[in-house]
Amino acid sequence: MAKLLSNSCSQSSSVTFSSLHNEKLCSSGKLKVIPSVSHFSKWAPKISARIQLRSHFELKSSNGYPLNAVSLQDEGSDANPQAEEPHFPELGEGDSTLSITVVGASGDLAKKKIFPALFALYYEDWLPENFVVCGYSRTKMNDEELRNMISRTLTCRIDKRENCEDKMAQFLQRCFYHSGQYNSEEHFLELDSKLKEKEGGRLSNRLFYLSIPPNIFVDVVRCASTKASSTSGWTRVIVEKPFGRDSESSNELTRSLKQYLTEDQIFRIDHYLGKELVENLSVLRFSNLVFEPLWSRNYIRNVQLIFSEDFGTEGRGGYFDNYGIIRDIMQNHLLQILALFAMETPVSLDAEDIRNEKVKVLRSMRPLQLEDVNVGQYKGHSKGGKSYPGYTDDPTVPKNSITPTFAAAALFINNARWDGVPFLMKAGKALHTRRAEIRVQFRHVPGNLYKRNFGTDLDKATNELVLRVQPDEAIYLKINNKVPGLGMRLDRSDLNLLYKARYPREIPDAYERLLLDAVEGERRLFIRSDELDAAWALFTPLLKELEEKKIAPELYPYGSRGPVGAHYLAAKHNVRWGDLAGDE
Ligand SMILES: NC(=O)C1=CN([C@@H]2O[C@H](COP(=O)(O)OP(=O)(O)OC[C@H]3O[C@@H](n4cnc5c(N)ncnc54)[C@H](OP(=O)(O)O)[C@@H]3O)[C@@H](O)[C@H]2O)C=CC1
Ligand SMILES: O=C1O[C@H](COP(=O)(O)O)[C@@H](O)[C@H](O)[C@H]1O
Repeated sequence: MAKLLSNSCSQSSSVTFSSLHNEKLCSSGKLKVIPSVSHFSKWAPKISARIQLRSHFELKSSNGYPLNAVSLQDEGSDANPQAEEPHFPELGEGDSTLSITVVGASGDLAKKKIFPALFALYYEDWLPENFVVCGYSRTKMNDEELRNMISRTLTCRIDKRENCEDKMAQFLQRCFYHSGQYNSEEHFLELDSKLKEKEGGRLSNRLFYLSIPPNIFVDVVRCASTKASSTSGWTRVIVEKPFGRDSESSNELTRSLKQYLTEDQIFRIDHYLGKELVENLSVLRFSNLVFEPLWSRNYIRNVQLIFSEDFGTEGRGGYFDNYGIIRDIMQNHLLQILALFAMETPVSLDAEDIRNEKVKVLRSMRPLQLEDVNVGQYKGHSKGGKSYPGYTDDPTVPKNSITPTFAAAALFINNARWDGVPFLMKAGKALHTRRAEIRVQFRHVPGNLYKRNFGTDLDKATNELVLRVQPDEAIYLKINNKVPGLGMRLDRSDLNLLYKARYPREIPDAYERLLLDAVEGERRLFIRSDELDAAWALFTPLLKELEEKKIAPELYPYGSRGPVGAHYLAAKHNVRWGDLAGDE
């Protein structure tokens, strides 16, 4: 029997609970033992009683389905933050503890992604039994105010609504807040004392998530590592992008971080690596005999990595203008997918084996040339009586900005497998649709017997494999097929694995997978410093040239399909964008 007590701040009586354990398969493939939900069954009534006082409001699952869950933020007169001390479970003798500190807790990413992901992990029993979450930022807040803030963005999965209210309340009890400056060792020392109090003298593991602007990364790492590291367990730091803005600044960041942390402690996050379909890319390739033999220049004509958003930089113009779409999306998210797509078979699924192969691919690539790039920027547009702002209409963006909000590029890998195959990337904001996908166009069938059934346009008969990362995750293969009937008419149809039909359950958010991996010390989906160097080496000369030559972006209307130049670029390499083919 394990013990569940109120925390040291409170005198409430203890309750006991059974310590049944579940076994779960981790994302790394390992089995792990997880405390059962029933641990909380005796604790829950107390929490339910607290939340009965609170009114209902509508929450949505991450699928957008409404949930009639209870919010702890909607408290009205019950909101006296000092009224009741939080109750933390007392930690079992000898147990280890996990403290997750979200630095920049008051910010957009923390609210939108990190706290909801932590709650989802808690809900699904992926977090260790003894954990606490601490928000840290400069904004003055107390624990209750942080909980109110967090509770606004917590959702339960549509298929897991049972005990949602209780679980939210239990999770929020584990969350507390410390306000401090990012460069103050004294404030981090205070944080350390608070964490120690919660950890109750047990072996402690500490995870810091830097959800802050990059100019304060190093200050925080210095203060956290010198004043708030764990003295008994591990300390890890998740660092958010941008990791510099070119090779030099990235090297400088790595050098500074490594003054305080070892490479093993640094978890550079690229949330696209946590997306379900990106994870599945290696499974598809290496566990199906039908794909891997085709995975080379012998059968693949081109590969397209496409990212588009149907909204602009609204609200993030200040950040975006200093980076642009090439740094924001291509140098990291799309290039990481490319590396996974094109790498050789790793020796094992071990993080270092996979990252070794990714680095090799990146280092085999030709640095980007100006003539292999097209850049664009969205302009204001009116449609159906509604007007959409141009990029430079954003008050935080200089009126004469030439920062690209769209880019298309052709990349090449100079190795035996991929020699001559164009890898086309396209990324843009304020386009006609939101999507992210990988498209693989295969070569024409040699001596195609059915050529005349397709007319002269052989491209229409090309097999194409599409991995739709979002929205509506799917893998489909365009094949040629006989239209049933007495004649001989062919058409192109899809072999379609639509996730929502095959796996009718909500897919975890990328941040859930990545946070869990960081907790488990699984580094496979995080970027190693040599990968980062190789990635910047490909893009830095191009970025410098674009900036030095002040290359003006081609304007495209908000909500359109992007600049025409992207088509010319593709045509130059004998490629047609698959997403604009009309039978997407
Ligand atoms: N938002 C998003 O969708 C994404 C964000 N990222 C990255 O994640 C990190 C956090 O992003 P986001 O939450 O949007 O960032 P925010 O701009 O919301 O900043 C987070 C917090 O940092 C503090 N802060 C902001 N500006 C400064 C400053 N100039 N000096 C000191 N502190 C400051 C604020 O907290 P306080 O004032 O309370 O201290 C703020 O709440 C960034 O590195 C960003 O590039 C990556 C992918 C997507
Ligand atoms: O890293 C970033 O990603 C988001 C897009 O992420 P998604 O998971 O919603 O597809 C993008 O909007 C942002 O500009 C960029 O910094």
